[in-house]
Amino acid sequence: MPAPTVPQILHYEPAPETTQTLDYADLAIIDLSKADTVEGRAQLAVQVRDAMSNQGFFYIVGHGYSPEQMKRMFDIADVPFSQVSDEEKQKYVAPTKQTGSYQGYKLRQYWHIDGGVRDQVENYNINRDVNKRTHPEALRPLLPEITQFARHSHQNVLNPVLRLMALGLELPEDTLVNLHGWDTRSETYVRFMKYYPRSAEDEEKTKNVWLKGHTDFGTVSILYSQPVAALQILARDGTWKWIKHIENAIVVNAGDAMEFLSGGFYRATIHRVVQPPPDQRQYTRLGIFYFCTADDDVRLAPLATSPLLQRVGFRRWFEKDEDAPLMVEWRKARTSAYGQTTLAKSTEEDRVEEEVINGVVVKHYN
Ligand SMILES: O=C(O)CCC(=O)C(=O)O
Ligand SMILES: [Fe+2]
Repeated sequence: MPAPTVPQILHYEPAPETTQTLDYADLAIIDLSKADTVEGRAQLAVQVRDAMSNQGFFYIVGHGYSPEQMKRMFDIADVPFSQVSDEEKQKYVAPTKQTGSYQGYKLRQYWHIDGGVRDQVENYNINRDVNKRTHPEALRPLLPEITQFARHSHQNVLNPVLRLMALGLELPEDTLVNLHGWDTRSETYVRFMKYYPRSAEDEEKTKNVWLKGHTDFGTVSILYSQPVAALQILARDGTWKWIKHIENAIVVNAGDAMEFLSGGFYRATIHRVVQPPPDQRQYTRLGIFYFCTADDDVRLAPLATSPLLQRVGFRRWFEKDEDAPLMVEWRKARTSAYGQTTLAKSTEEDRVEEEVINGVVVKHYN
């Protein structure tokens, strides 16, 4: 039998790596190829626990996708942006504000960044069940590969990370995996994201911030590393540190839902996107993500049976567990508000703006 062929598409050539020395965050590198044995998982669980309760970000290597497979995925990721006409894009815009669902395009200029400036980033979001919606024509022949990639992200990256995080809380290792089904209802999805260079005027008005400091609202965010430096995390000492590109690695961080479930133990670290260093400024920045939420019906109350949390103590955002929001409520409220609401200046912190969602104060950082 001849080898199965994949559809031919244009190659996306990413920017070369920056030659500039940046103030990088020093993050742990977790080798998932060691997660196959009980002892390996026990070791990695300690590393993940330290990383998640300190920086809140870490790298993954050894996830089982080759550099060639990742290159092909980046070529696929560019298709919804470069191979679909503006007119066709309009037909697939996500009904975000009306429904709180994020599936489809977010076109440029939808979010308000600062000082009247709107964003220059296009997203195309695809639920892991690619048949939930229809897609632009150019993407249709690529859906089998996108499904395969979503499955890989779920089974070979998300689930192993969730097992390590459960072990870190001294819970049965499938505790968090059981809240993140593949066939269940949730908005765990693949995102392709393309940032375009901005005008000097927009850069000035926003002080070079492309996406304001924020926490992600789901449980785990999986970000396939790409060469354009722009992502920064807010370190404990209050300074912004750059995330360094590692070829074929993945950057992982926790979101609000994980912070709620872990009673504040696994931190939803604030991060932002800024203008790249001068030698990368004329390039577009193409990203691939797997954004994960718990199943829609999961109540975001602390996993209080964790022996670790019982020892070290934990935070409750809601006095009674039944008052904590369901995952579906939290994600819809955060998604429809993002970049659309008028934020109030924080009364306590100068560079912070706030909004209240489901009774919880959500902060945005400048
Ligand atoms: O583009 C990036 O590197 C990060 C984007 C991000 O933080 C987000 O979309 O939530
Ligand atoms: Fe984010």
